[in-house]
Amino acid sequence: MKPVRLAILGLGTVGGGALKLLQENAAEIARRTGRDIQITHVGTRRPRPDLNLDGIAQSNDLLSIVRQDNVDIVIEVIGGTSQAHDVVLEAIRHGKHVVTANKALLAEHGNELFREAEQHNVQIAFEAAVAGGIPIIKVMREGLAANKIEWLAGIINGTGNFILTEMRDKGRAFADVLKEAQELGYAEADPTFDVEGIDAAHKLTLLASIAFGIPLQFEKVYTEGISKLTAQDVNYAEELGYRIKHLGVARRLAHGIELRVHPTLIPESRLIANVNGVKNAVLVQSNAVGPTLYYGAGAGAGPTASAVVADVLDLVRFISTQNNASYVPHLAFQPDALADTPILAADQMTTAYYLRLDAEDHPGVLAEVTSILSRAGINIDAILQKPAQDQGRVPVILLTQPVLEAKMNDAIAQIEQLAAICAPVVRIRLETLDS
Ligand SMILES: NC(=O)c1ccc[n+]([C@@H]2O[C@H](COP(=O)([O-])OP(=O)(O)OC[C@H]3O[C@@H](n4cnc5c(N)ncnc54)[C@H](O)[C@@H]3O)[C@@H](O)[C@H]2O)c1
Ligand SMILES: N[C@@H](CCO)C(=O)O
Ligand code: NA
Repeated sequence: MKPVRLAILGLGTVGGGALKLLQENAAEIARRTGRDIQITHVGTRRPRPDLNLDGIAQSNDLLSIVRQDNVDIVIEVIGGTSQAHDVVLEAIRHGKHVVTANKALLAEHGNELFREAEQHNVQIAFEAAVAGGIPIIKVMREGLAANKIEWLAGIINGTGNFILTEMRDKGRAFADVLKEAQELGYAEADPTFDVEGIDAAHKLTLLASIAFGIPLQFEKVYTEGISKLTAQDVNYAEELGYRIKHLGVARRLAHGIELRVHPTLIPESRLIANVNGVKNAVLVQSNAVGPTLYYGAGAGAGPTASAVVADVLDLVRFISTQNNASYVPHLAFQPDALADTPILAADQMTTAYYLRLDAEDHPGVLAEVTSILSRAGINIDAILQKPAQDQGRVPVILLTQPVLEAKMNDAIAQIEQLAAICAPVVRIRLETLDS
């Protein structure tokens, strides 16, 4: 049989990593697929003398590459949503299968691209787009296919988790750790995507669709990043027995679906609370198997290449059998069976909260605060009052039970009106992640 031919578009962290891995593990890969794999083209703007590109055509004309006859699979690892969109669409229209690590592209244009791929009988594989080297897409699309998935919660941005870990464990400054994450190849081209939760929201969009069988709806994800977290809140959370992690949460409720990305207090005894550095983890609650947890490197050349190359192998098998009917649909459910379940607005979501109040130190303040919460029907789980600080002001920390966000917004507005409350209330969501 003739070899399966690949074009790799973009020779950065992921593209370079995928090329090296395909070359290094070629013999082992051939034993798995029974087919030779040949890289015929790379799309690159710069020479990469550190890579072995012998016999591979190099060009920066990506559209021309994807139109070539001697290309069966296009690996898109240039990133972004503009040129990547045009190139992937062109590849599909020329009958090429696509492997991509680009969660931004799929979260924002996946509905269109998957539809187009289905019309042209080609596949778009995207394991590398979520949680790097963890095979979470395979797990959700195939391994858990017998289940009704109830919710999932994940640490799905490696850069963010690396920053939070280094700041907590070593007291390093935010900007300094971010710079290191960039040097290590973890960060997005625009690192605000990592620190403001946008990258996690892209990934959550994909996970939610393959969990619940809904169209991709990135614009409806409630998104908060880690840039406003303070060491003070991390420390108070720890005193109360919690770790703060940046989580993506997708939860199916009777009246709609919660899609949210935000810093979250998690009980320190949970495995996921102890996932550190560039590692990611995804906890999935399903109705037959119960909770399952997936852990591994969420970013970096090797782990991401592992996912890209695994997708290539899947597509090689697909090409070898040409059995379209046996392939799992892009979003795991039949395209005509996607549900139009509403995505809940932020104020219709329900979570527990950590609240930090900056209060004047005199009798009765706490009573006023607790009476506002009690009138709103919000139960308090724990209170921590710290010794007076500057100008006699005391930090008061409250942990609440789960409450509708609209109610919490109302209660916080009333608390902020109190004369003895000196600054806006800090709020961080809390998840016990009970199954
Ligand atoms: N780095 C990671 O750990 C990681 C993990 C998972 C997914 N991803 C995703 O993978 C994709 C690539 O990320 P990366 O970290 O490898 O980025 P990168 O910046 O290291 O690599 C992108 C490469 O593409 C090249 N490129 C861009 N436009 C081009 C063009 N028109 N022609 C030729 N070359 C072009 C750039 O010059 C660069 O070398 C992104 O979508 C990213 O979100 C990255
Ligand atoms: N910038 C991303 C890359 C992996 O998707 C992260 O740090 O998780
Ligand atoms: Na993955």
